[in-house]
Amino acid sequence: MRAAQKHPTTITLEPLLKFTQKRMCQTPREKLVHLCDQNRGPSLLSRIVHDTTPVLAGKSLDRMNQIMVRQLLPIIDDMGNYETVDLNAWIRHAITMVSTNVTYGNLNPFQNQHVEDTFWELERNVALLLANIVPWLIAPKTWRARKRLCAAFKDYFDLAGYEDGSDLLSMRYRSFIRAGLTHEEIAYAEVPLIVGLLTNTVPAAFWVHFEIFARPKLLEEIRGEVEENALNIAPDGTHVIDLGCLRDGCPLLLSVYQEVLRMRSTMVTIRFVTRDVVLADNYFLRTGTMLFMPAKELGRHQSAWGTSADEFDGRRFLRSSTTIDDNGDKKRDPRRTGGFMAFGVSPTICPGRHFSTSEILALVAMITLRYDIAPVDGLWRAPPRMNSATTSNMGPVEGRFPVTVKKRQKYEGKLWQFKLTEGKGQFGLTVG
Ligand code: HEM
Repeated sequence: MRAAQKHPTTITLEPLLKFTQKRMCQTPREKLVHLCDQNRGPSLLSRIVHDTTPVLAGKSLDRMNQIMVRQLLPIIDDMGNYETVDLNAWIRHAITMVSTNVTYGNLNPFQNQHVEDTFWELERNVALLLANIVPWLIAPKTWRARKRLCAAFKDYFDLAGYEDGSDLLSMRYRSFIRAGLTHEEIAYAEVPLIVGLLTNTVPAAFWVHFEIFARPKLLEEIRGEVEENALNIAPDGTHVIDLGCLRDGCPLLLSVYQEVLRMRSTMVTIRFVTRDVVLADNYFLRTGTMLFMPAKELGRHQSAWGTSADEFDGRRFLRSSTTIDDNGDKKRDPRRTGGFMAFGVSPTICPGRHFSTSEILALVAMITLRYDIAPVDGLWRAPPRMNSATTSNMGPVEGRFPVTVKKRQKYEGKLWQFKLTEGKGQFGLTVG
Protein backbone atom coordinates (compact mmCIF):
# COMPACT_ATOMS: atom_id res chain seq x y z
CA MET A 1 0.00 0.00 0.00
CA ARG A 2 2.77 2.39 0.99
CA ALA A 3 4.57 1.64 -2.29
CA ALA A 4 1.46 2.51 -4.31
CA GLN A 5 1.02 5.74 -2.36
CA LYS A 6 4.44 6.85 -3.56
CA HIS A 7 3.08 7.15 -7.13
CA PRO A 8 -0.05 9.33 -6.75
CA THR A 9 -0.02 10.60 -10.35
CA THR A 10 0.72 7.22 -11.95
CA ILE A 11 -1.61 5.18 -9.72
CA THR A 12 -4.72 7.27 -9.66
CA LEU A 13 -8.46 7.51 -9.09
CA GLU A 14 -9.14 9.59 -12.24
CA PRO A 15 -10.59 6.84 -14.48
CA LEU A 16 -12.98 5.84 -11.68
CA LEU A 17 -14.33 9.40 -11.52
CA LYS A 18 -15.04 9.30 -15.25
CA PHE A 19 -16.66 5.86 -14.95
CA THR A 20 -18.98 7.11 -12.18
CA GLN A 21 -19.80 10.34 -13.97
CA LYS A 22 -20.70 8.41 -17.11
CA ARG A 23 -22.72 5.57 -15.61
CA MET A 24 -24.16 7.00 -12.44
CA CYS A 25 -24.70 10.55 -13.69
CA GLN A 26 -25.39 9.90 -17.40
CA THR A 27 -23.44 13.02 -18.35
CA PRO A 28 -23.64 13.46 -22.15
CA ARG A 29 -20.54 12.50 -24.09
CA GLU A 30 -19.17 15.90 -25.07
CA LYS A 31 -19.63 17.28 -21.55
CA LEU A 32 -18.07 14.14 -20.12
CA VAL A 33 -14.99 14.77 -22.24
CA HIS A 34 -14.86 18.39 -21.06
CA LEU A 35 -15.20 17.33 -17.39
CA CYS A 36 -13.03 14.25 -17.33
CA ASP A 37 -10.30 14.51 -19.92
CA GLN A 38 -6.89 15.21 -18.57
CA ASN A 39 -4.72 17.64 -20.38
CA ARG A 40 -1.59 17.00 -18.41
CA GLY A 41 -2.65 17.39 -14.76
CA PRO A 42 -5.93 16.63 -13.04
CA SER A 43 -9.25 16.78 -14.90
CA LEU A 44 -11.88 19.43 -14.21
CA LEU A 45 -14.01 16.86 -12.37
CA SER A 46 -11.10 15.82 -10.23
CA ARG A 47 -10.51 19.48 -9.32
CA ILE A 48 -14.19 19.86 -8.36
CA VAL A 49 -13.92 16.79 -6.11
CA HIS A 50 -10.69 18.18 -4.70
CA ASP A 51 -12.41 21.52 -3.97
CA THR A 52 -14.76 19.62 -1.66
CA THR A 53 -12.12 19.60 1.08
CA PRO A 54 -12.13 23.33 1.99
CA VAL A 55 -15.94 23.54 1.93
CA LEU A 56 -16.16 20.68 4.42
CA ALA A 57 -13.73 22.37 6.82
CA GLY A 58 -13.32 25.62 8.77
CA LYS A 59 -16.24 28.05 8.82
CA SER A 60 -18.21 26.07 6.24
CA LEU A 61 -18.04 23.04 8.52
CA ASP A 62 -19.02 25.12 11.56
CA ARG A 63 -22.15 26.29 9.72
CA MET A 64 -23.01 22.73 8.74
CA ASN A 65 -22.53 21.51 12.30
CA GLN A 66 -24.63 24.38 13.65
CA ILE A 67 -27.57 23.30 11.49
CA MET A 68 -26.84 19.62 12.10
CA VAL A 69 -27.27 19.84 15.89
CA ARG A 70 -30.38 22.02 15.54
CA GLN A 71 -31.92 19.39 13.28
CA LEU A 72 -30.77 16.41 15.34
CA LEU A 73 -32.17 17.51 18.71
CA PRO A 74 -35.94 17.21 18.00
CA ILE A 75 -35.38 13.83 16.36
CA ILE A 76 -33.59 12.55 19.49
CA ASP A 77 -36.32 14.11 21.71
CA ASP A 78 -38.92 12.30 19.62
CA MET A 79 -37.28 8.90 20.17
CA GLY A 80 -38.58 8.98 23.75
CA ASN A 81 -42.17 8.91 22.48
CA TYR A 82 -41.87 5.29 21.32
CA GLU A 83 -41.58 2.10 23.32
CA THR A 84 -40.03 0.26 20.38
CA VAL A 85 -38.36 1.42 17.18
CA ASP A 86 -36.66 -0.25 14.26
CA LEU A 87 -33.17 1.07 15.05
CA ASN A 88 -31.95 0.55 11.49
CA ALA A 89 -34.81 2.55 9.94
CA TRP A 90 -34.74 5.14 12.73
CA ILE A 91 -31.03 5.91 12.28
CA ARG A 92 -31.37 5.89 8.50
CA HIS A 93 -34.19 8.40 8.59
CA ALA A 94 -32.47 10.60 11.21
CA ILE A 95 -29.15 10.78 9.34
CA THR A 96 -30.86 11.17 5.95
CA MET A 97 -32.99 14.10 7.06
CA VAL A 98 -30.31 15.87 9.07
CA SER A 99 -27.51 15.46 6.49
CA THR A 100 -29.63 16.48 3.52
CA ASN A 101 -31.23 19.44 5.33
CA VAL A 102 -27.73 20.64 6.20
CA THR A 103 -26.58 20.27 2.61
CA TYR A 104 -29.63 21.42 0.64
CA GLY A 105 -31.35 23.93 2.96
CA ASN A 106 -35.03 24.87 3.14
CA LEU A 107 -36.01 23.43 -0.23
CA ASN A 108 -34.26 20.10 0.41
CA PRO A 109 -36.01 17.59 -1.89
CA PHE A 110 -35.61 14.89 0.79
CA GLN A 111 -38.28 16.64 2.86
CA ASN A 112 -40.65 14.70 0.65
CA GLN A 113 -40.73 11.18 2.14
CA HIS A 114 -41.20 9.79 -1.35
CA VAL A 115 -37.80 11.21 -2.40
CA GLU A 116 -36.13 9.68 0.66
CA ASP A 117 -37.63 6.26 -0.14
CA THR A 118 -36.66 6.67 -3.79
CA PHE A 119 -33.02 7.35 -2.93
CA TRP A 120 -32.71 4.25 -0.74
CA GLU A 121 -34.40 2.15 -3.41
CA LEU A 122 -31.85 3.45 -5.91
CA GLU A 123 -28.94 2.79 -3.57
CA ARG A 124 -29.99 -0.82 -2.97
CA ASN A 125 -29.36 -1.81 -6.60
CA VAL A 126 -27.18 0.93 -8.00
CA ALA A 127 -24.62 -1.70 -9.11
CA LEU A 128 -27.05 -2.66 -11.86
CA LEU A 129 -26.84 0.86 -13.27
CA LEU A 130 -23.06 0.86 -13.00
CA ALA A 131 -22.84 -2.44 -14.89
CA ASN A 132 -24.56 -0.55 -17.72
CA ILE A 133 -25.93 -3.59 -19.56
CA VAL A 134 -29.21 -2.15 -20.88
CA PRO A 135 -29.96 -0.99 -17.32
CA TRP A 136 -33.49 0.22 -18.20
CA LEU A 137 -34.29 -3.40 -19.12
CA ILE A 138 -32.49 -5.36 -16.41
CA ALA A 139 -33.09 -2.85 -13.60
CA PRO A 140 -36.23 -0.90 -14.51
CA LYS A 141 -37.13 -0.10 -10.87
CA THR A 142 -33.66 1.30 -10.14
CA TRP A 143 -33.61 3.16 -13.46
CA ARG A 144 -36.96 4.78 -12.64
CA ALA A 145 -35.86 5.56 -9.08
CA ARG A 146 -32.89 7.57 -10.37
CA LYS A 147 -35.17 9.37 -12.81
CA ARG A 148 -37.61 10.34 -10.03
CA LEU A 149 -34.81 11.42 -7.69
CA CYS A 150 -33.16 13.55 -10.37
CA ALA A 151 -36.49 15.08 -11.41
CA ALA A 152 -36.96 16.28 -7.82
CA PHE A 153 -33.43 17.70 -7.83
CA LYS A 154 -33.94 19.42 -11.19
CA ASP A 155 -36.98 21.21 -9.72
CA TYR A 156 -34.84 22.14 -6.73
CA PHE A 157 -32.17 23.74 -8.96
CA ASP A 158 -34.85 25.46 -11.09
CA LEU A 159 -36.23 27.00 -7.88
CA ALA A 160 -32.72 28.18 -6.92
CA GLY A 161 -32.77 25.98 -3.80
CA TYR A 162 -28.96 26.10 -3.80
CA GLU A 163 -29.09 29.72 -2.58
CA ASP A 164 -30.00 28.41 0.85
CA GLY A 165 -27.74 25.33 0.78
CA SER A 166 -24.29 24.61 2.21
CA ASP A 167 -21.02 25.96 0.82
CA LEU A 168 -20.39 22.44 -0.44
CA LEU A 169 -23.48 22.53 -2.61
CA SER A 170 -22.91 26.05 -3.81
CA MET A 171 -19.30 25.27 -4.82
CA ARG A 172 -20.44 22.24 -6.82
CA TYR A 173 -23.37 24.06 -8.41
CA ARG A 174 -21.21 26.97 -9.58
CA SER A 175 -18.51 24.62 -10.89
CA PHE A 176 -20.98 22.52 -12.90
CA ILE A 177 -22.71 25.61 -14.31
CA ARG A 178 -19.31 26.95 -15.39
CA ALA A 179 -18.61 23.58 -17.02
CA GLY A 180 -21.77 24.07 -19.10
CA LEU A 181 -24.08 21.52 -17.45
CA THR A 182 -27.85 22.09 -17.46
CA HIS A 183 -29.96 21.86 -14.31
CA GLU A 184 -31.04 18.38 -15.29
CA GLU A 185 -27.42 17.29 -15.79
CA ILE A 186 -26.42 18.85 -12.46
CA ALA A 187 -29.28 16.96 -10.80
CA TYR A 188 -27.80 13.69 -12.14
CA ALA A 189 -24.29 14.80 -11.14
CA GLU A 190 -25.59 15.17 -7.59
CA VAL A 191 -26.22 11.42 -7.19
CA PRO A 192 -22.60 10.49 -6.21
CA LEU A 193 -22.54 13.33 -3.68
CA ILE A 194 -25.75 12.10 -2.02
CA VAL A 195 -24.27 8.61 -2.04
CA GLY A 196 -21.09 9.92 -0.32
CA LEU A 197 -23.12 11.97 2.13
CA LEU A 198 -25.38 9.15 3.34
CA THR A 199 -24.40 5.62 2.47
CA ASN A 200 -21.46 5.31 4.87
CA THR A 201 -22.66 7.57 7.67
CA VAL A 202 -25.95 5.68 8.12
CA PRO A 203 -24.45 2.20 8.70
CA ALA A 204 -21.48 3.65 10.63
CA ALA A 205 -23.96 5.31 13.03
CA PHE A 206 -25.90 2.07 13.34
CA TRP A 207 -22.82 -0.02 14.18
CA VAL A 208 -21.52 2.54 16.70
CA HIS A 209 -24.83 2.28 18.60
CA PHE A 210 -24.85 -1.50 18.22
CA GLU A 211 -21.31 -2.04 19.53
CA ILE A 212 -21.72 0.34 22.49
CA PHE A 213 -25.18 -0.75 23.66
CA ALA A 214 -24.24 -4.43 23.28
CA ARG A 215 -21.43 -3.97 25.85
CA PRO A 216 -22.87 -2.90 29.23
CA LYS A 217 -19.47 -2.10 30.76
CA LEU A 218 -18.36 -0.03 27.77
CA LEU A 219 -21.74 1.72 27.75
CA GLU A 220 -21.28 2.75 31.38
CA GLU A 221 -17.76 3.99 30.68
CA ILE A 222 -18.92 6.04 27.70
CA ARG A 223 -21.80 7.50 29.71
CA GLY A 224 -19.40 8.39 32.51
CA GLU A 225 -16.92 10.00 30.13
CA VAL A 226 -19.55 12.12 28.39
CA GLU A 227 -21.18 13.14 31.71
CA GLU A 228 -17.89 14.11 33.22
CA ASN A 229 -16.29 15.90 30.28
CA ALA A 230 -18.95 17.07 27.82
CA LEU A 231 -22.19 17.59 29.78
CA ASN A 232 -22.98 20.94 31.35
CA ILE A 233 -26.12 21.91 33.23
CA ALA A 234 -27.26 25.46 32.46
CA PRO A 235 -28.73 27.67 35.24
CA ASP A 236 -32.25 26.95 33.90
CA GLY A 237 -31.59 23.19 34.21
CA THR A 238 -31.09 22.51 30.51
CA HIS A 239 -28.62 19.67 29.96
CA VAL A 240 -26.12 20.73 27.33
CA ILE A 241 -23.74 18.44 25.42
CA ASP A 242 -20.75 20.36 24.11
CA LEU A 243 -19.47 19.01 20.77
CA GLY A 244 -16.03 20.58 21.26
CA CYS A 245 -15.77 18.65 24.55
CA LEU A 246 -16.78 15.42 22.84
CA ARG A 247 -13.82 16.02 20.55
CA ASP A 248 -11.28 17.12 23.16
CA GLY A 249 -12.48 15.47 26.35
CA CYS A 250 -13.91 12.08 25.34
CA PRO A 251 -11.01 10.00 23.99
CA LEU A 252 -12.71 6.69 24.74
CA LEU A 253 -15.77 7.63 22.69
CA LEU A 254 -13.55 8.71 19.80
CA SER A 255 -11.49 5.55 20.08
CA VAL A 256 -14.57 3.29 20.10
CA TYR A 257 -15.90 5.14 17.05
CA GLN A 258 -12.69 4.53 15.09
CA GLU A 259 -12.52 0.92 16.22
CA VAL A 260 -16.06 0.37 14.91
CA LEU A 261 -15.01 1.84 11.55
CA ARG A 262 -11.86 -0.30 11.50
CA MET A 263 -13.79 -3.50 12.22
CA ARG A 264 -16.76 -2.81 9.98
CA SER A 265 -15.10 -1.24 6.94
CA THR A 266 -15.37 -3.31 3.79
CA MET A 267 -13.64 -0.63 1.76
CA VAL A 268 -11.76 -1.78 -1.32
CA THR A 269 -9.69 1.12 -2.55
CA ILE A 270 -9.48 0.94 -6.35
CA ARG A 271 -6.78 2.72 -8.34
CA PHE A 272 -5.80 2.64 -12.00
CA VAL A 273 -2.26 2.40 -13.28
CA THR A 274 -1.87 5.07 -15.96
CA ARG A 275 1.81 4.41 -16.80
CA ASP A 276 4.06 1.32 -16.42
CA VAL A 277 5.49 1.37 -12.92
CA VAL A 278 7.58 -0.82 -10.59
CA LEU A 279 6.45 -0.90 -6.95
CA ALA A 280 8.92 -1.41 -4.13
CA ASP A 281 11.59 -2.46 -6.67
CA ASN A 282 9.68 -5.70 -7.05
CA TYR A 283 6.22 -5.53 -8.61
CA PHE A 284 5.85 -4.48 -12.22
CA LEU A 285 2.41 -2.99 -13.00
CA ARG A 286 1.52 -2.41 -16.63
CA THR A 287 -0.46 0.61 -17.89
CA GLY A 288 -4.18 -0.11 -17.60
CA THR A 289 -3.86 -2.41 -14.57
CA MET A 290 -6.40 -1.98 -11.80
CA LEU A 291 -5.08 -2.09 -8.26
CA PHE A 292 -7.34 -3.27 -5.43
CA MET A 293 -6.48 -2.52 -1.80
CA PRO A 294 -8.98 -4.27 0.48
CA ALA A 295 -9.47 -2.80 3.96
CA LYS A 296 -10.79 -6.09 5.29
CA GLU A 297 -7.42 -7.78 4.76
CA LEU A 298 -4.89 -4.90 4.87
CA GLY A 299 -6.81 -2.93 7.50
CA ARG A 300 -6.96 -5.84 9.91
CA HIS A 301 -3.51 -7.23 9.42
CA GLN A 302 -1.52 -8.34 12.45
CA SER A 303 1.51 -6.39 11.22
CA ALA A 304 -0.51 -3.22 11.80
CA TRP A 305 -2.67 -4.15 14.78
CA GLY A 306 -0.85 -6.94 16.56
CA THR A 307 -2.33 -10.25 17.66
CA SER A 308 -5.65 -8.62 18.61
CA ALA A 309 -6.19 -7.46 15.01
CA ASP A 310 -9.43 -9.41 14.65
CA GLU A 311 -10.87 -8.46 18.02
CA PHE A 312 -12.94 -5.45 18.93
CA ASP A 313 -10.90 -3.30 21.30
CA GLY A 314 -12.61 -0.03 22.18
CA ARG A 315 -9.37 1.35 23.62
CA ARG A 316 -7.25 0.66 20.55
CA PHE A 317 -7.15 4.25 19.35
CA LEU A 318 -6.42 5.87 22.70
CA ARG A 319 -3.23 7.86 22.61
CA SER A 320 -0.85 6.39 25.10
CA SER A 321 0.37 8.81 27.78
CA THR A 322 3.51 6.77 28.39
CA THR A 323 6.12 5.81 25.83
CA ILE A 324 7.44 2.77 27.68
CA ASP A 325 5.44 -0.43 28.21
CA ASP A 326 5.38 -2.71 31.28
CA ASN A 327 8.46 -4.60 30.05
CA GLY A 328 10.47 -1.41 29.71
CA ASP A 329 10.30 -1.51 25.90
CA LYS A 330 9.48 1.52 23.79
CA LYS A 331 5.72 1.58 23.01
CA ARG A 332 4.51 1.92 19.44
CA ASP A 333 1.78 4.44 18.69
CA PRO A 334 -1.41 2.33 18.74
CA ARG A 335 -2.80 4.41 15.87
CA ARG A 336 -0.74 2.79 13.11
CA THR A 337 -2.05 4.79 10.26
CA GLY A 338 -1.14 2.41 7.44
CA GLY A 339 -3.75 -0.08 8.62
CA PHE A 340 -6.70 2.29 8.88
CA MET A 341 -8.51 2.52 5.56
CA ALA A 342 -12.08 3.38 6.56
CA PHE A 343 -11.67 6.95 5.27
CA GLY A 344 -9.58 5.98 2.28
CA VAL A 345 -5.93 5.88 1.50
CA SER A 346 -3.76 8.96 1.18
CA PRO A 347 -3.77 11.08 -0.97
CA THR A 348 -7.53 10.41 -1.37
CA ILE A 349 -8.92 10.83 2.11
CA CYS A 350 -12.63 11.39 2.72
CA PRO A 351 -13.25 15.14 3.07
CA GLY A 352 -16.62 14.50 4.76
CA ARG A 353 -15.12 12.62 7.70
CA HIS A 354 -15.25 15.54 10.14
CA PHE A 355 -18.89 16.25 9.44
CA SER A 356 -19.97 12.62 9.72
CA THR A 357 -17.90 12.18 12.89
CA SER A 358 -19.60 15.17 14.55
CA GLU A 359 -22.99 13.93 13.48
CA ILE A 360 -22.46 10.36 14.69
CA LEU A 361 -20.81 11.34 17.97
CA ALA A 362 -23.47 13.97 18.77
CA LEU A 363 -26.15 11.36 18.12
CA VAL A 364 -24.60 8.54 20.11
CA ALA A 365 -23.51 10.75 23.03
CA MET A 366 -27.02 12.08 23.58
CA ILE A 367 -28.78 8.79 22.99
CA THR A 368 -26.56 6.89 25.42
CA LEU A 369 -27.20 9.45 28.16
CA ARG A 370 -30.95 9.68 27.67
CA TYR A 371 -32.09 6.20 26.70
CA ASP A 372 -31.69 2.52 27.43
CA ILE A 373 -31.90 0.54 24.21
CA ALA A 374 -32.10 -3.24 23.84
CA PRO A 375 -33.21 -5.66 21.12
CA VAL A 376 -36.82 -6.75 21.64
CA ASP A 377 -35.69 -10.36 22.19
CA GLY A 378 -32.96 -9.19 24.57
CA LEU A 379 -30.08 -10.58 22.48
CA TRP A 380 -27.51 -8.36 20.77
CA ARG A 381 -26.96 -10.45 17.65
CA ALA A 382 -25.40 -8.66 14.68
CA PRO A 383 -28.04 -8.32 11.95
CA PRO A 384 -27.19 -9.50 8.41
CA ARG A 385 -25.58 -7.11 5.95
CA MET A 386 -27.23 -6.04 2.75
CA ASN A 387 -25.61 -8.13 0.02
CA SER A 388 -26.42 -5.83 -2.87
CA ALA A 389 -24.81 -2.74 -1.30
CA THR A 390 -21.98 -1.52 -3.51
CA THR A 391 -21.70 2.18 -2.76
CA SER A 392 -21.37 1.75 0.99
CA ASN A 393 -18.29 0.32 2.58
CA MET A 394 -19.63 0.24 6.13
CA GLY A 395 -21.77 -2.90 5.92
CA PRO A 396 -25.33 -1.52 5.73
CA VAL A 397 -27.89 -3.63 7.56
CA GLU A 398 -30.50 -5.71 5.78
CA GLY A 399 -34.00 -5.51 7.21
CA ARG A 400 -35.33 -4.40 10.55
CA PHE A 401 -33.59 -4.25 13.91
CA PRO A 402 -36.38 -3.72 16.46
CA VAL A 403 -35.32 -2.39 19.87
CA THR A 404 -37.11 -1.27 23.01
CA VAL A 405 -36.46 2.32 24.07
CA LYS A 406 -36.69 3.40 27.72
CA LYS A 407 -36.04 6.90 28.99
CA ARG A 408 -33.41 6.78 31.70
CA GLN A 409 -34.87 7.76 35.06
CA LYS A 410 -31.83 9.85 35.90
CA TYR A 411 -32.72 12.40 33.22
CA GLU A 412 -36.51 12.01 33.09
CA GLY A 413 -38.18 15.34 32.25
CA LYS A 414 -34.94 17.24 31.56
CA LEU A 415 -34.53 19.61 28.63
CA TRP A 416 -31.58 18.99 26.33
CA GLN A 417 -29.44 21.08 24.02
CA PHE A 418 -26.19 20.86 22.05
CA LYS A 419 -23.43 23.46 22.17
CA LEU A 420 -20.90 24.16 19.45
CA THR A 421 -17.66 26.07 19.64
CA GLU A 422 -16.53 27.54 16.34
CA GLY A 423 -13.24 26.26 15.01
CA LYS A 424 -13.56 22.88 16.77
CA GLY A 425 -15.22 20.94 13.97
CA GLN A 426 -12.19 19.00 12.78
CA PHE A 427 -11.16 15.80 14.53
CA GLY A 428 -7.69 14.30 14.82
CA LEU A 429 -8.87 11.10 13.19
CA THR A 430 -6.56 8.35 12.08
CA VAL A 431 -6.23 8.13 8.31
CA GLY A 432 -4.51 5.63 6.05
C1 HEM B 1 -18.53 7.49 8.26
C2 HEM B 1 -18.77 8.14 7.13
C3 HEM B 1 -17.91 8.10 5.91
C4 HEM B 1 -17.01 7.14 5.50
C5 HEM B 1 -16.64 5.83 6.19
C6 HEM B 1 -16.45 7.60 4.24
C7 HEM B 1 -15.50 6.91 3.51
C8 HEM B 1 -14.87 7.40 2.37
C9 HEM B 1 -13.81 6.73 1.68
C10 HEM B 1 -13.23 5.37 2.05
C11 HEM B 1 -13.42 7.51 0.65
C12 HEM B 1 -12.30 7.24 -0.37
C13 HEM B 1 -12.85 6.60 -1.62
C14 HEM B 1 -11.76 6.11 -2.59
O1 HEM B 1 -10.58 6.16 -2.28
O2 HEM B 1 -12.15 5.62 -3.66
C15 HEM B 1 -14.27 8.68 0.67
C16 HEM B 1 -14.20 9.70 -0.25
C17 HEM B 1 -15.07 10.76 -0.28
N1 HEM B 1 -16.06 11.05 0.66
FE1 HEM B 1 -16.50 9.98 2.31
N2 HEM B 1 -17.03 8.79 3.90
C18 HEM B 1 -17.92 9.14 4.89
C19 HEM B 1 -18.70 10.28 4.94
C20 HEM B 1 -18.73 11.26 3.96
C21 HEM B 1 -19.57 12.42 3.98
C22 HEM B 1 -20.57 12.78 5.08
C23 HEM B 1 -19.31 13.13 2.83
C24 HEM B 1 -19.89 14.43 2.33
C25 HEM B 1 -20.28 15.43 3.07
C26 HEM B 1 -18.29 12.40 2.10
C27 HEM B 1 -17.76 12.81 0.90
C28 HEM B 1 -16.70 12.18 0.25
C29 HEM B 1 -16.11 12.67 -1.00
C30 HEM B 1 -16.52 13.92 -1.78
C31 HEM B 1 -15.09 11.77 -1.32
C32 HEM B 1 -14.15 11.81 -2.56
C33 HEM B 1 -12.83 12.42 -2.19
C34 HEM B 1 -11.81 12.41 -3.32
O3 HEM B 1 -11.97 11.67 -4.28
O4 HEM B 1 -10.83 13.16 -3.19
N3 HEM B 1 -17.98 11.28 2.81
N4 HEM B 1 -15.14 8.59 1.74
